[in-house]
Amino acid sequence: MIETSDMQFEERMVTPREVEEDREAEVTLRPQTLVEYIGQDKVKENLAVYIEAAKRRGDPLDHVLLYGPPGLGKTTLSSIIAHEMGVNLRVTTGPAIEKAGDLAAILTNLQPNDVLFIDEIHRLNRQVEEILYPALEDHAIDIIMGKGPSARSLRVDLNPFTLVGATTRAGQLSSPLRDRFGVILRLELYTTEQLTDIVRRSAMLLKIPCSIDGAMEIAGRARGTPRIANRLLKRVRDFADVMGNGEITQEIAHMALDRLEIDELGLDSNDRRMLEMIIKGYSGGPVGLETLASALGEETVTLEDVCEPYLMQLGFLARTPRGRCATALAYQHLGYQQPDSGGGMDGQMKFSTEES
Ligand SMILES: Nc1ncnc2c1ncn2[C@@H]1O[C@H](COP(=O)(O)OP(=O)(O)OP(=O)(O)O)[C@@H](O)[C@H]1O
Ligand SMILES: [Mg+2]
Repeated sequence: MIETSDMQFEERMVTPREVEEDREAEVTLRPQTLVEYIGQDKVKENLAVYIEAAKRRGDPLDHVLLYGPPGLGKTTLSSIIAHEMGVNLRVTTGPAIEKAGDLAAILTNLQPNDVLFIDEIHRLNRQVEEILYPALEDHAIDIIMGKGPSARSLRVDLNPFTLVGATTRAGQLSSPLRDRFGVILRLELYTTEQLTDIVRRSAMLLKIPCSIDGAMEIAGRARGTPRIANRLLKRVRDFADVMGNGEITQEIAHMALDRLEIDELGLDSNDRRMLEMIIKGYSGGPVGLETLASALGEETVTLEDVCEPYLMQLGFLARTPRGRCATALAYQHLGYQQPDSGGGMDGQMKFSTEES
C-alpha cells in the first residue's frame, strides 16, 4: 500500500514534475514523430508547416520557445523537432550552464541545423544569456581574450542551429531573450479524451492489457498531464496484477486510484488542503499567493506551477488582482456551504489570468 497523505508536494503521486521512476519508461513511451504526438493540435499543425518550409529551403528551423505547465510534453516535442528535421539533438538545462564558456563549448560543437534544447531556459544566468544573443541572431559568439586593458574580443562563427527553449512561464524570460524566438508555442493541459488515447498508447507499448473504460478512468484523474497519466497507469497495473488478472478494467482502475487517494477529478490531499486553507482560513479569499504558501508550508513556485494550473482549469480557483479565491465549484466539490456575501468568487472568474 502506498501512503500518500503525509507526502510533500514533490513526492506526491500526481506531481507533474519528473521523478526518477518516470525516466525508466521514458524511452519506450516518448513519441518520436508529430503524427504519434497526441493532442496539442494547433501547435502540431503550425510546427509541421515551419518544419516543412525550413527543410525545403535547407535552413535550420527558426528558434522555438515552448511554454506551459510541467509534464505536458515540451522535452518530447523538442526531440520530435530534431527527428523531423533529421538533425542531432543536444539537450541541456538553464541551471546546468554555469559559465559563458560552458555555453560557448556547446555552441561551437553543433553541426549545421542541429537542435539545441535548453530546458528551464528562464534560469540561465546573465553572462550566459548574453553569449546567446549574437549566437541566435548572427550565428556567432564573442569570446573575450585576456583581462583588463589588453583584453580583446574575438568573434567565432557558429554553424546555423535551432534553439528550442522550454519554460513553465514565458513571463519569467527577459524580453531581449523572448524577442529572439521566431516561434512561440504554448502547450495546453490535455482533455480527458486525449489522455485516454495517451494511456491506451502507453499501455500498448508497455504490453499492459487495458480496457477503454479503464484508460478513461485513469485519464480522468491525471490532471490534464501525460506524465501523470503514464505514472498512474503503472501504479494501477500493480493493483491489476495483484488484485485482478492483470487487465486494467474500469473497476480495478477506480479501486486503485481511490486507494491512492486521488479523487474523481484528479485532486489529491494537497490540492484539497490548499482549497480548504482558502475556504476555512481566509473565508474563500482573496488571499495573496505568498501568504497562502507560507500558511501551507510550501513554496510559491510549487503552488503556481503544480497546483494552480489544474485547479484553475477545473474552475476551482480564481486569480484576482487581490489574490486567490475559491470558487463556488470548489465549495461544492469539497462539500462546504458558501457564505452569501464577501466569500469566494463564482465560477465565471475562472478565466481571469491576472497575477495577484
Ligand atoms: N502528446 C503526447 N502524446 C503522447 N505522450 C506524451 C505526449 N506528451 C508527453 N507525453 C509523455 O509524457 C511524458 C512527459 O513528457 P515530457 O517529458 O516531454 O514533458 P515536459 O513538458 O518536458 O515536462 P517538464 O516541463 O517537466 O520538462 C513523456 O513520457 C511522454 O512520453
Ligand atoms: Mg522536460
